[in-house]
Amino acid sequence: MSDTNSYIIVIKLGTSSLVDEVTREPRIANMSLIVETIVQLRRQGHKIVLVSSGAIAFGMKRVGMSSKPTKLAAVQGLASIGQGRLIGLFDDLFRQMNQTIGQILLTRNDISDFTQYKNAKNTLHELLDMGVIPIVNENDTLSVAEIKFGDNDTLSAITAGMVHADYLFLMTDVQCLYTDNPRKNPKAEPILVVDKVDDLVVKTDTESGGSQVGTGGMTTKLIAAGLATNVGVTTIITLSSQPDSILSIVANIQSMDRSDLSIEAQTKYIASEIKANKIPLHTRFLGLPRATKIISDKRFWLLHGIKTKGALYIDQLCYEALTRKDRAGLLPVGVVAVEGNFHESECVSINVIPERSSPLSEGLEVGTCRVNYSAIEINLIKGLHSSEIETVLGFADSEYIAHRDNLAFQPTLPPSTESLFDNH
Ligand SMILES: Nc1ncnc2c1ncn2[C@@H]1O[C@H](COP(=O)(O)OP(=O)(O)O)[C@@H](O)[C@H]1O
Ligand SMILES: N[C@@H](CCC(=O)OP(=O)(O)O)C(=O)O
Repeated sequence: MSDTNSYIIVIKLGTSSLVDEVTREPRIANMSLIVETIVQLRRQGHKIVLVSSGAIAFGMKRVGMSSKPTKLAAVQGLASIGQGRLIGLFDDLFRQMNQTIGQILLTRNDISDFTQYKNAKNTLHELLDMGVIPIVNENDTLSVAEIKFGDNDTLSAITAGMVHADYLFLMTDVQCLYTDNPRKNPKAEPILVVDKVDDLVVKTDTESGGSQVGTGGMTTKLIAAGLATNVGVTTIITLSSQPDSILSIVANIQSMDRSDLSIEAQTKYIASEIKANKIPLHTRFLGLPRATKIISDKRFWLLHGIKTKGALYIDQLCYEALTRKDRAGLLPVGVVAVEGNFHESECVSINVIPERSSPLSEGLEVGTCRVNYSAIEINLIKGLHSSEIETVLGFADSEYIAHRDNLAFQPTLPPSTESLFDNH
């Protein structure tokens, strides 16, 4: 988290903001405007991380390909051609304004270990402290399904969590989130303020994705907004062709005192500011209040840095023991069921069912843990006391399935004293 008047801002640019959807030519005027805005924000004392898509589209243009190939190696090759050209163009533009940039290409593999995650975080902070603009993209040339973030909306939200950003701007080719895809439904209504992403009822048109050149459409932006707001990062969807809107939106958010305003009152106020042309149309996803939003790096990494390889089911009583103040580690006796085929040291989701006899379909996913035993081993020892582990497995590396330091729960869950199932 940053000082009072200096913010850490992550700006995500989608492919549709960087290349023309029809000609696939770089949108140089748009990129120049974004560069100018970023330099202006830097000069105001803010720290900016740019998460930029575009490598594959730039590669396609270079080799004269009109549609994205289906063969993975071909996509990887195109990303290798395009990433150099993309970063080269950014460097040319930023250099005009005497601004240094740094390139960071990531796969999930690069942060699969907590020490590596902290290294990535330290590098980002070091670059920011040096006054550099880090430009992040997925390392598409090397990434395959198992180690992919998959889309840059998610990557930008993870980056925002990693650097403890204040704001995440998802800059795209529509002005905001609508009740339906505005390309298909002209009656779609803008949504100005979102308090809880999980409660949203909108159509995001997953089947046809979004623009011709983007990945994931609005669906991945909502996933990213949920992830970022859960760790306190206020997230904004707005039009990339008006990048200077970042300045007015940040100023507007700061001028509002949220504490005593209802969502309705905030929406009314924002609508009036938009109508008066003080700020452009955008969607604002509110971050959790300051008191609840700060989670440790380890917890964020467990929850969002690594892919889960399976699932453990526990009952409500075990969940209470794991989440109370002097919380315990997860013992074999608490585990009701195991799903997936994972190894020791891998991460799995934690799901709570009301009672041990409840069907697994009633399970609510509440967090992630890093396990000390494989799926096969946990299946053998689930429901047993730790003293029985050695007899059953022939060894007992730990009395816990997961040590408490390797357990992480979503920050939005009710306190452990309240039932998770009251509202379900
Ligand atoms: N409910 C919705 N509100 C706004 N846009 C939507 C919605 N559902 C789908 N979309 C589509 O999402 C697109 C933006 O996503 P995408 O093309 O992946 O952009 P980017 O390349 O910026 O990531 C829009 O052009 C729009 O057609
Ligand atoms: N990493 C890929 C972009 C992936 C992606 O999420 O694209 P987009 O939906 O345009 O932000 C690339 O550089 O081409």
